[in-house]
Amino acid sequence: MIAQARILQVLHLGCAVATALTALISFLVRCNHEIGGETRKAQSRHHAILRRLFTGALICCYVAEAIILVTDGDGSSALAQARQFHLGFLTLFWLVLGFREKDLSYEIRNSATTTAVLEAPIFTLSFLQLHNEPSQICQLVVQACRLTILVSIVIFNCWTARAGKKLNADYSPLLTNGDGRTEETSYGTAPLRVNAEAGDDSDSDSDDDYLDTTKQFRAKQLQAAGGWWAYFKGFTPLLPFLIPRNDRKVQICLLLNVALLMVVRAMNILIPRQLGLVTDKLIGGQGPPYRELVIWLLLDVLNGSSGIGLVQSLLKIPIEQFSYRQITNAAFSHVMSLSMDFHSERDSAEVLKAVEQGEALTSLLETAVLDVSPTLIDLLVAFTLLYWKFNSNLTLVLMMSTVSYMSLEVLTSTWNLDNRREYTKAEREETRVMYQAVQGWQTVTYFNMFSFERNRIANAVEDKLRKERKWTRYNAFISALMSLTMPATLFLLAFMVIHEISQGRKSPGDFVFLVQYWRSLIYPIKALSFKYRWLMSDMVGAERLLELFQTKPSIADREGATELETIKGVVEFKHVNFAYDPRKPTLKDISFTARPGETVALVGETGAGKSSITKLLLRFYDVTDGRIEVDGHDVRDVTLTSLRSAFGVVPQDPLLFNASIAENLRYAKPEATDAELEDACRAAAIHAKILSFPAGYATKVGENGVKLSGGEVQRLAIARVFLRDPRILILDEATSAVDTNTECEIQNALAKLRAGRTTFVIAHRLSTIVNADRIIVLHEGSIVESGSHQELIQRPDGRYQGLWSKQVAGVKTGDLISLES
Ligand SMILES: Nc1ncnc2c1ncn2[C@@H]1O[C@H](COP(=O)(O)OP(=O)(O)OP(=O)(O)O)[C@@H](O)[C@H]1O
Repeated sequence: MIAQARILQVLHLGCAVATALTALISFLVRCNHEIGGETRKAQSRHHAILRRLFTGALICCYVAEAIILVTDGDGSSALAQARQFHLGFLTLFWLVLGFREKDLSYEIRNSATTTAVLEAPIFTLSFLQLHNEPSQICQLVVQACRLTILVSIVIFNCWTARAGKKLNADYSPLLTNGDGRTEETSYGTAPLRVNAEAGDDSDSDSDDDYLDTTKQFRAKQLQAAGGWWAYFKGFTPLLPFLIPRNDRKVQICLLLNVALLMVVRAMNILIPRQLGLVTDKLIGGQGPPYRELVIWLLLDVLNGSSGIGLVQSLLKIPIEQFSYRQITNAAFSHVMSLSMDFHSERDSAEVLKAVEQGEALTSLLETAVLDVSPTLIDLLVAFTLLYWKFNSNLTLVLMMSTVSYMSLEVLTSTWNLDNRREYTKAEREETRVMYQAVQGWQTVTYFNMFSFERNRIANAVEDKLRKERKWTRYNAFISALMSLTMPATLFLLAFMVIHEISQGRKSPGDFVFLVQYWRSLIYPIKALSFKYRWLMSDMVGAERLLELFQTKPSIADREGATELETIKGVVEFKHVNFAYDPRKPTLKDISFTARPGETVALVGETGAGKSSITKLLLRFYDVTDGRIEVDGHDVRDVTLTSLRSAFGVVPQDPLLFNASIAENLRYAKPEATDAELEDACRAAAIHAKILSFPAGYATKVGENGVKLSGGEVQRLAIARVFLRDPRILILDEATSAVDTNTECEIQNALAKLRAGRTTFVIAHRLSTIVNADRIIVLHEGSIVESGSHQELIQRPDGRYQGLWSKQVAGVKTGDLISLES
């Protein structure tokens, strides 16, 4: 019997709390649907009247049972108190929820379901305890009616929701496809690609576009997949970097930290209890409570930053570092794995800043495991303790204030999210402007644009500060608003305990306990709301990183791609068509074969498509149509690594790292010996020059090789290719920056290097390719002529012949164009 009464008591309390929580969660979910662009459906008058009728009937049932309870006379037992709480709370609850103008059918349906589920066992247990007393029979009848009404409310709201959905489907928005799905199927996937396909040539890499795109993504995502839950779920790709699945050390630190959290929880109760004991002993005149005071001191010190707090801080270090390491390494690898279309569209400074901003998420694991879950436990303990030590009214006050505090926090944080997003964007812009100016220092100097750049940076800094101020100011107001609720709650609780003491039901020690315990009680509530606010900010910061993670490389290894083993070097283009933009073809029906050891020169006016052919060879892009084969393997069927290691490239503008000459050379072959480096440099006609530098091979080349001349940079790039010793060479204007003598030396060296290797040469100066086995002349993306130098210059009115004549004429008129002797 006592057990049944206990269960009933728990059910009564649980029913009220669970209903309130369900309503709160449903409200938040709905709220965020609205932020995501979904509006609450207008409710018909007919439905609104019915809804109010149902609610009215339900409230009548609660009031009726409350009257029965009061007339019954047994108001002091724990069960009666729990019933009072249940009935009082739910009457208020349904009054607030059921008569609002706003359509709250979603919240009502969910809350009614929870209430019905918990009231059903209350009814069953009450029925089992039936003694044929009139009050009991009345109570059961009322409870049965209430259950019926609750079930009707659920059914009614389900039906109205379905009717609403049908209406929505009939008027599906333009954003959605016929089947109701939005056009973007996944959050953050290559928006540029979508735009390109849609024929939209807007410059999507601008930050304004980003902000709009992110907002649109968020809105569509929220609309398509179910509110903030979908938004949070969108971050799941980042979870593997935050969860230490295989890291034993981090797992152990996490476990120990959780265990210590439990100890702290126990301490949070023991310390105020100890102070309560001290007070009671003092008031009770049982002598000075020195022993109790010393125990309190020990407990307090043990619980503070010099005890458990210190161990916790030390244990947190590996946890924080784990996430940072994971996210940073993964973001770097991912960005580096993205294809050329991504890198040519995006600003590198902005991408780096996005990675940096995303690192804020590294505290997610710590926040979730070590902050949020323990504070939830703290709250549950607090509710139980207050109920056990005082009474249900105190618990109710605490619950209500927690719920209001958290609801307020969630809503106010949401208001500030866009400000945070603006601030994050301004931060990236500031980095971008600064990076551009520093990187382009030479250009800035040539044009004497220092004051222009200073203004630009000053504007970017000011803009960032303005947005930061707005966000921080809002945050301060939110905190102020939140802080108001807490003293009010303490006042109410203290008021109620004092009342209990004045009635002789509680001792002054209980008051001391409450005041002391308040510290430990307020902390989890405040921490929870604070963490929530920062978590939301961190997630906004990480949106761009998430977008990066979700951008898949457009060029990647196909499943089952094979390794390109040792190759002979046959390269074949078969009816290749290619376009960077579908509206403008770049290469049209390109077909040719380069046999091992052959040198194929690509010639044509600027923009004809020469470099594009080499980019396709290296698979920076995939052909739109046709195929490219290396030794009979389609380049799309072999791994990117093995394909690219078959090539050696001397680009138009070689990039050197700000390191020594030797280090730059070893980039091509890390294990190369000094002798190998020297051989390669001799072959590239740069060895003697390097030895003439004071530091020789240890000379630092400066950023992008600014401390070297153009010809030296180019010869170092050639030396790197010698070191790499590839089967296929791509020389893009490889000798454009050298004088005639050096050019001759390089040409001789290249002739040696070319032996037995397939070589593609792109040259504007035709003198450098007169010995090529085949010259392919391109015009507007098509091959217009092909043959040897001799064959081509003999074609009257041929395009090559025309180019050749112009260059020869250029030399005759004193132009700097050089011809091979
Ligand atoms: N990443 C890109 N995105 C869009 N269009 C591009 C891109 N790269 C090149 N193009 C365009 O493709 C065409 C061919 O360019 P490509 O660089 O292949 O010409 P090229 O013959 O090598 O010219 P140059 O001799 O001046 O280097 C040009 O019209 C160019 O504007």
